Amino acid sequence: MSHLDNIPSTPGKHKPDKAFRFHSAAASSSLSKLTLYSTLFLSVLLIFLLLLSSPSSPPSPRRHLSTGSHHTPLSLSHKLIRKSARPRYTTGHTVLVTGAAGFVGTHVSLALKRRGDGVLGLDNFNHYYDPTLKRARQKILEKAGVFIVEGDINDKGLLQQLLDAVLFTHVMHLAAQAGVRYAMQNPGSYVHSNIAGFVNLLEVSKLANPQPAIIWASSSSVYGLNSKVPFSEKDRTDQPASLYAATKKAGEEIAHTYNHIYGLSITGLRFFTVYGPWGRPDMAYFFFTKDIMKGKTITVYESPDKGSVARDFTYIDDIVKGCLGALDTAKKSTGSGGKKREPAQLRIFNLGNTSPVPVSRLVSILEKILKVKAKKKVVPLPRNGDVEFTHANITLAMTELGYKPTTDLEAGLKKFVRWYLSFYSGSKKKSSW
Ligand SMILES: O=C(O)[C@H]1O[C@H](OP(=O)(O)OP(=O)(O)OC[C@H]2O[C@@H](n3ccc(=O)[nH]c3=O)[C@H](O)[C@@H]2O)[C@H](O)[C@@H](O)[C@H]1O
Repeated sequence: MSHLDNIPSTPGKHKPDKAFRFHSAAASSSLSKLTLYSTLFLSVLLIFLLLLSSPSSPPSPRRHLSTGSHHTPLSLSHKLIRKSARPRYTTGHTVLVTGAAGFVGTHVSLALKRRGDGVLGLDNFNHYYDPTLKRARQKILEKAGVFIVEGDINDKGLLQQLLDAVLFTHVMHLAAQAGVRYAMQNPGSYVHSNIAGFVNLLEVSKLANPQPAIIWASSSSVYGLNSKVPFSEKDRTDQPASLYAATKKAGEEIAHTYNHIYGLSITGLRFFTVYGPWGRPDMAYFFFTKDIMKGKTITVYESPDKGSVARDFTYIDDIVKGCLGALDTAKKSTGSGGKKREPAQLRIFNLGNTSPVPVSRLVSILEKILKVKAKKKVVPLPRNGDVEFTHANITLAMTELGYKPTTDLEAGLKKFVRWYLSFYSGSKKKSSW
């Protein structure tokens, strides 16, 4: 995978003029000649200075924009950015989607674009999981007219440049370091993306005029060791079981601060184990499929009482509807230029499926769809950040966002497996959306 930063606009190829010769020995060193030479010398000097200060001199770092797929000069990037972000209708939204090449980011970007909103993507295409999958998603987005700027949410200059170039009505912030168990291997990446990156985004957003409304991905993991089921937004979330959960919980508190001080309208969405076509290879349903097909043994966790660990698996299309519902009901931010005028909206919603399924059942559904018996090793749930179960109460999202999940795990996994087989069979053309 080549890392394709764009080329800065070519610096002006200024050749200094030949040295100006002054023949002092000339018998004809008349005053008029001296004046002529002096004038010419000064003119050349002036032109030289003008050229040095002209726009063709090397650009400042703030003018670099990477398109991710090819070298694109700045002027062209700006054109693509504006085109991508332009809504089809005057009533449409203008949305910056961070993490646009990610699983949820791609689905949400497409849904917004298809209904006529303007969408600009931002993604750093990191290598947490196979970036070729992210590039494949990017291609689908490009076909639909969604342009992805390649960059990191920690790059303040880049974010400022994007918010200067386009007046975004909303930011759908889905860029994050995901994965519960990986937090033990690489804790710094969680702090970098989920805390520092989020703060950076809010810092830039608070200064925008008008400020965009922010909708962002929190996580079911914030419920941590909470044992009151189903999990309600009112329940305690101060016992995270993983650093991932702790950074998402920190995000919720940070959101409160920026809402309180700067008037940013912020909506956090607690996603419950989202799965589906074009999903994340680091998630159990995804690598179980791969390993079952290869005849490799899968490790299935069980709780200390020998019960199965369970998840409120939520199908991607339902999550997308929840995200769009959150965006459509988000009120405007109330600040401008870093100053709050009046209290702004601050919300948090569970987006789950309300029917937890044991992991053992997930495995038997996959066995049925794949028509392959899994080789299983059942082990006690290790202390790796995983919690025993999740179960969402979605009453609030139903009432406020019109959220209503409709896909059960079996139906959703069928769609996932169909996509998986076509995507990895080499006939990538078939893996349509
Ligand atoms: O809702 C969330 O907020 C999170 O959802 C997702 O986390 P999880 O719910 O943990 O999903 P996932 O890893 O697929 O494990 C599923 C089940 O398989 C069990 N599991 C896992 C691995 C294994 O080898 N064996 C096993 O039994 C495991 O114990 C678990 O019970 C996102 O990854 C995360 O980014 C975040 O968004």
